[in-house]
Amino acid sequence: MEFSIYLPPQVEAGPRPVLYWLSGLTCTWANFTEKAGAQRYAAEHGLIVVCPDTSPRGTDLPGEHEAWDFGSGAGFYIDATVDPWSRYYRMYTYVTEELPALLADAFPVDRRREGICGHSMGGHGALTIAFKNPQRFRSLSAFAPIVAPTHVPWGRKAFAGYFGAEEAGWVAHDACELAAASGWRAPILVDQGLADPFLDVQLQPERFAAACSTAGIPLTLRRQEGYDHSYYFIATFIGDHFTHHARYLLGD
Ligand SMILES: N[C@@H](CCC(=O)N[C@@H](CSC=O)C(=O)NCC(=O)O)C(=O)O
Repeated sequence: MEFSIYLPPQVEAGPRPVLYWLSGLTCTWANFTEKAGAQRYAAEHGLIVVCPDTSPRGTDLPGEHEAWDFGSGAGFYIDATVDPWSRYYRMYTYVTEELPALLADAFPVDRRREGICGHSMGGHGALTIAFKNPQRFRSLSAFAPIVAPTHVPWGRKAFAGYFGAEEAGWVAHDACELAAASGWRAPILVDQGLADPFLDVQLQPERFAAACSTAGIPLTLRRQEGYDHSYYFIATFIGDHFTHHARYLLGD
């Protein structure tokens, strides 16, 4: 597995806050790094940006490379519990423990100031990781996130494969189900394109709006007319997300 890291000029003066970007299905670290145009905003705010891969690599499990929404490129940021996936597909532990420890050893990251952001499957990852670690992450945003994986085809396929058919345990990895008990209180920014072909079947942001409302979590859900699911959409609004994260990462 590979990741990318952007170091802003401000690291010359000492450790800087870190923003994790979690990408979506089919991606590697490269998609956001090369297409989002985020480096100028990271430099402006003095944020380190880390882009992990979306699944383990170098494995060849049965069926691992046959579909674009399961297996390689589709790790869903969870720790699988079903063999053989549970031996390698531990993306939650990778993103929350293994990678941050590696970064702390090698780069000037301020581990007291961590934010998380993502797209689609990576939006699901960002929301669920933040909700599971509300004392750790200071800022949270997403583009077109999968918010209710226990209800939509992408999530149901992945969870059945990684966790098995018993659905009771799935809810512990569903942002809408986690919201109320999470204790998350910082404002969340979500952008959703209204021309996104996955909007009605896979994304259903209205479910997240309802969950945040019930939980008392401040959510700004921006429905962007004419925008699809692509990195053109992300590149258009990524500056607003960096402003959002900087507001919470740069304070004391
Ligand atoms: N199989 C199609 C569509 C794949 C796709 O749209 N992937 C999105 C994420 S979808 C949810 O997690 C993506 O970010 N693609 C990479 C990109 O650079 O656009 C296909 O392969 O086109």
